[in-house]
Amino acid sequence: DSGSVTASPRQQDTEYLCPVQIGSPAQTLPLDFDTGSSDLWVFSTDTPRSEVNGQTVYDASSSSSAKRLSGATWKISYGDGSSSSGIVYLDTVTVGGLTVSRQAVEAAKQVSSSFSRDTSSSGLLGLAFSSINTVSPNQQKTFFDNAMPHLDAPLFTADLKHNADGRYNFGYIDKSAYTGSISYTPVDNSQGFWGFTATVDGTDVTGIADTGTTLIYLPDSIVTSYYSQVSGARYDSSNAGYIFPCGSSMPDFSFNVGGGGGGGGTVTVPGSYVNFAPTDQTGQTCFGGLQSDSSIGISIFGDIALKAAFVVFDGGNKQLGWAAK
Ligand SMILES: Cc1c(C=O)c(-c2nnc3c4c(C[n+]5cc6c(C)n(C)c(C)c6c(Cl)n5)n(C)c(C)c4cnn23)c(C)n1C
Repeated sequence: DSGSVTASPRQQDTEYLCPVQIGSPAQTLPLDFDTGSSDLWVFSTDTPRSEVNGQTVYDASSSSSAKRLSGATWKISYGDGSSSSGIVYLDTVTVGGLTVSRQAVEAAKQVSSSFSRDTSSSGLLGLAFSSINTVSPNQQKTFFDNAMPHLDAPLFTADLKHNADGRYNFGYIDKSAYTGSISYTPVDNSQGFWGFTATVDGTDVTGIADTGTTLIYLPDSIVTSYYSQVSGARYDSSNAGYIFPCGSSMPDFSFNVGGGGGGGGTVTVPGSYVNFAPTDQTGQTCFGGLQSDSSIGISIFGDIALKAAFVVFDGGNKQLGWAAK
């Protein structure tokens, strides 16, 4: 089996949403595919009306294939402080033509305000490792874990784009989607994430490949030295990050993966991607797409980095592949 689904950017690439079919007859919900978490949760008819703000909701009662997973609950919180929780159904889930029957679909009974405000997203589809799924008392598998045994190859690829539709493919590598060769590097999934080590300016950086995080968060030393090249750039405590004049031309940001003998491959994030967004309506000052990881405790290669590459999430061989495009 295989699957292929479009990933559409929202709000200046802050997130990417994919249409997912749930239940019988199919209910299509736009979900944020997140390689940094492992719960598939949705706005539902169980979500209080006061917390639903235009989102499409899942109605288990109108799906003939839905079965309540009795006694199961879930509760999750994310790096930006957002959170959600609820109950669990098993139902049929289809992504880009790839179907998993009896997928745990986590229906929200509570969502925090940033989810209510995000009117275009009906929830998240976790693609990290099932070891960090939050369903209790019996942990549930991710869509990818359930699909893997049926896939032509035990992998999925992420091809996110700047201000344009990209694609997630499951079970195969589309050779027309990248240029040059794919450089592979081992994955450390001990924390449940797609952890890997890259080299930035000769310094090894261990972080995670996280499609659910908008920006790049790296060690202070690397971030400080990057912004030292931008006149007028400074750390601004009120914005809790590096800002600079919006007219600045930003240097490209490169990192190497799969260093080893063959020299590995270099991913180059265009400077224009690092000029993330204005901090206010005047458009004078802009917020950087590269920020420090010092308040996080882990380095994160988020969408700003991922959309500069074609990335292979290889669950069979526990490796990450990176290619230019
Ligand atoms: C340690 C960490 C993160 C780890 O992940 C993180 C982060 N970075 N983007 C996101 C997230 C997103 C992506 N996301 C970010 C957005 C921002 C910055 N803005 C202004 C909007 C409107 C956003 C939307 Cl709609 N979507 N989503 C949907 C969720 C649930 C996120 C959770 N955390 N998160 C932050 C800000 N930090 C400090």
